[in-house]
Amino acid sequence: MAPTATATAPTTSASSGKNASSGSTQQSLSSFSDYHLDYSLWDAANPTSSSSQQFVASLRQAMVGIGFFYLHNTPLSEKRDAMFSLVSRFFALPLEQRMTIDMDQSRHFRGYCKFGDERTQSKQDLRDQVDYAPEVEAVEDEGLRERHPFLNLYGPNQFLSDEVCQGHKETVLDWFATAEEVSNQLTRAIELSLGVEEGDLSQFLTGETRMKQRDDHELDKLGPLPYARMKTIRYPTGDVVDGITRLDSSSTQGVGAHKDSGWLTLLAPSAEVGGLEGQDFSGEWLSIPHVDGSIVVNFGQQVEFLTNGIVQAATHRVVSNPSGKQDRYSVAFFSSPAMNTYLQPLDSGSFSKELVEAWKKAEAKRNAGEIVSDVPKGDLFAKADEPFGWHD
Ligand SMILES: O=C(O)CCC(=O)C(=O)O
Ligand SMILES: [Fe+2]
Repeated sequence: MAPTATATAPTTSASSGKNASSGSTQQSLSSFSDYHLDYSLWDAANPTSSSSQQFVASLRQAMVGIGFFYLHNTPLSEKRDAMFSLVSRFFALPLEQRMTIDMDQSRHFRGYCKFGDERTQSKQDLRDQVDYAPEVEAVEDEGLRERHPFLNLYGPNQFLSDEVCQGHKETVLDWFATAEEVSNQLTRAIELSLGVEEGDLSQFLTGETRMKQRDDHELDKLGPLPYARMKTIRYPTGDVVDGITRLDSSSTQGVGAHKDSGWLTLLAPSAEVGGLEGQDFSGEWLSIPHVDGSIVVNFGQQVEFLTNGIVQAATHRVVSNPSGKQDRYSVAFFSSPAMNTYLQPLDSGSFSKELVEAWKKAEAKRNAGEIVSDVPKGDLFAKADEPFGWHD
């Protein structure tokens, strides 16, 4: 019988987080064993095997933590060298060549976004990047796109030719598909950790079951519209980047404090240059360096929403060092609810006894259950009466 859980979302207060530069030595997430998970334990063909259950138990522990964990032994690790070779070759190209796939020419929001064009919390982010999403055909029906503007997100990516940047399309699409599969497997493992039925959570990711709730038959005809995004990112050094002068030469904001808006983020951070930081529940910023053989995973805001705050979306940022010796690169894959799905939080009453106990223990360790975060709570939660794609 399902235990009765009374777990509800803890309160969150926004405050200016404490910083390592204020004196104390910065702690590293890599030093906490609870935040290291071994994906090779997960047997996709047999989620109830003892090895899979071991994985599920370690995931449950991470799920009541600060929203980040290291995931060791995924198939992404063996693709890492090819991916980082591609990323450094891409950003070494002259700006004019990178601009041939400028995002401004894609109504699907794919392609290159040059240095300084992006902002977080109204401040310039010191990075440039390429955005990708599923390689699909565009929706041509203009009326349908007007009724459901999120359909503009569907379409092809922009890639450089092999002559200009060898393996661009192949390497990115291979990483994308592999990351998507890991995200799907993790979602199944999260269902087991929560103790809910198979599909209770993944239905929002696949869009299989929740789309036929409104009366636009043309939209229904498109079927489920799963979605994900991926970015290859550079945090460059130097006062002038591609001829663009930094607005604020003293700024170190690679990307400002934020919570990812979607489902799970699978991140491959630079091995050479640090800068990724996650905020713990007391507001302290921890460094999250790359650990060989792993990727970094964090929970996005829709997982927090669907689990009633049992799982917290990770507050994080990248601190840049413009006067450093080397540019920093990272590769981020963001899984997302399907665009035409309607999100509806799970019933906390159906969560497993183990999960509720783990959550209560974790909560008791916090300062009176209160979570300090530099980002307001739920600033990107989807609305219940709109399909996910509508939310901005
Ligand atoms: O570059 C990184 O390490 C993190 C990037 C990130 O948090 C984001 O793009 O949402
Ligand atoms: Fe992020």
